[in-house]
Amino acid sequence: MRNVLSFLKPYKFPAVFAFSLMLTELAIELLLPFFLGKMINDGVLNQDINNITMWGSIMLGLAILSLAIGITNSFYSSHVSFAFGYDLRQKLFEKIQSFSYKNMNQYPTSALVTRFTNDVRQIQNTVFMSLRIMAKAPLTVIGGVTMAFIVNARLALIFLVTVPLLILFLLWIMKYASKMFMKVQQNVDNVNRVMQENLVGMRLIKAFMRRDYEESRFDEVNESLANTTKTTFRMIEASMPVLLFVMNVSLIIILWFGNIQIGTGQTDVGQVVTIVNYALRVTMSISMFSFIIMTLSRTKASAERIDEVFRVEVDLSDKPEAKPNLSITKGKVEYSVVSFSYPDADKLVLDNISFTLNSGESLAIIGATGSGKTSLFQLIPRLYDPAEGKIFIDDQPINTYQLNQLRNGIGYVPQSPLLFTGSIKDNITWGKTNATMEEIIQAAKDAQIHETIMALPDRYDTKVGQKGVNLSGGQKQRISIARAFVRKPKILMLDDSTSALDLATEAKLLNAIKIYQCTTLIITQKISTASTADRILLLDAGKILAIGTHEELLSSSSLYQQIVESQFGKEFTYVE
Ligand SMILES: Nc1ncnc2c1ncn2[C@@H]1O[C@H](COP(=O)(O)OP(=O)(O)OP(=O)(O)O)[C@@H](O)[C@H]1O
Repeated sequence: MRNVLSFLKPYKFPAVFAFSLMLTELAIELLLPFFLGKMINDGVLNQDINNITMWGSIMLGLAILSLAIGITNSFYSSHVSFAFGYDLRQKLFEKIQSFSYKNMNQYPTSALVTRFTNDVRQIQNTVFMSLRIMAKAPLTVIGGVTMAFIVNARLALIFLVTVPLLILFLLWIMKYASKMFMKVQQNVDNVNRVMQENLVGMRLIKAFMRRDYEESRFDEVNESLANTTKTTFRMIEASMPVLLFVMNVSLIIILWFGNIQIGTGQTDVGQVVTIVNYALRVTMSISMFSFIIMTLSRTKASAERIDEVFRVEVDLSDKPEAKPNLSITKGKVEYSVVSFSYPDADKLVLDNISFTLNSGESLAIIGATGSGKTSLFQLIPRLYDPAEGKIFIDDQPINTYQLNQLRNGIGYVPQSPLLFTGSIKDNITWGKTNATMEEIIQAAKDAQIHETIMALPDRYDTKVGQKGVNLSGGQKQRISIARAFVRKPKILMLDDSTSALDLATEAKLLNAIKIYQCTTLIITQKISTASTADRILLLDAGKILAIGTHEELLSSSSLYQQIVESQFGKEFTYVE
């Protein structure tokens, strides 16, 4: 919690100011019952209208002052809490942006979304309330009891019994509430997760007619959330009647003893009214404790969840040997006995991979599904680091590049193209923010998508729905390729990115790549695509089975021959 609250540091002056305003407001509120007692004794009981007017005016003036102070306090408290919330969200976003693939795998997206929204809002609200009412309640208890002792110590003795009793009772509740709120937040994560999966997979759910199944899945997590929330709130709300009971009993005791003391002349009506007033304020403030406890328990749980994200060690960052300003100039790629397994998995996904790809050369990677093609790709932009062996770019170990310099030189088109909400132009310039319109159009032309874009109502300004819902799979693939082209990369990597294209369009696109004179790596399942590359790498269960030109592989690799036969029939193998 301390780590998260350290975000308040830049706002300590307005926070201290708001806090002092709250203290002034509190002091006024504690003086009012005292003056009320005076007014009753000196004015009401003596029927002295001047005295009543004097005390009445003083009390009204103080009430107006208290109002003005309260409004100013709200102003500063909201400034502090919203600025704090803004900073916290910003830093959380930056932290998550720095996450590696491994770090991302640790947290489901929904858990991160809940932290961004619910958890940050919870802490932000607590900061606001702390400066307004939350700190005021315990201070009212302390101040009220002190004032009661000043006015009449014997009558005030009742507070020595009730206040500790109530506080102990509430602390006991808080111990359980904190654990329960952790569970509530986890359940919120689960609801968000199922909801998110449903929204993303809506088409699939409809196509497979899995609505009933999904509804029951949602029902399960929703019910669990409702049940844990209900149990938690019930437990906290159950404290309210206990508080009211103690309040009523203490009022009866004060009035009973007060009456006796008035009879013996030890006190007067004004003092009894003042003590009753303090008793009401003190118990009302203690009754706020259950709300405060509830809020603090939730906030503690939220702060821990956020702190957990801040404490994640980002395992992929610039290495100490990284040289500033070293950038990819030629695009030569070399794998030297590289082995790789995913974090927390024993199985080697890549085993002793070695090959060199000269600048401007193209390499097609083919292999069965799960053979490690994407894994091999992911090591080049350092989305993961190899377990053994080294990768060189332009003859320099990959670790000597700073991550941003390394990735700047690479145009990576992932297996499932991802478009962002915005225009088509925005999505292409995402690859190079300062791209001119000519560069965008050229990239789109080379990616064979320009004509399709021009046929859309708003052309390059056409809005792309979330994740590109209003575009076909092939259109999304080509926009993603244009995004990679626009940055004129030294190394272009296409992960099965032409799978949705017809043969003619694909052939044009592959031809256009040559204009960029970049080193190209293409993962593909199609021999027609692979055979256009300078060389083909045949991957099988993480090992290189063969590497060479199409002709070399045809004559040397029986597996390659089988793949060719499966796609073109037996004739093709012997046509050459
Ligand atoms: N994040 C991950 N964590 C653990 N194992 C993974 C992860 N991603 C992939 N794998 C495993 O690594 C192996 C290789 O996966 P990879 O995605 O590289 O294969 P691929 O050849 O690209 O497959 P496809 O053609 O289906 O895309 C598979 O056995 C897969 O289960």
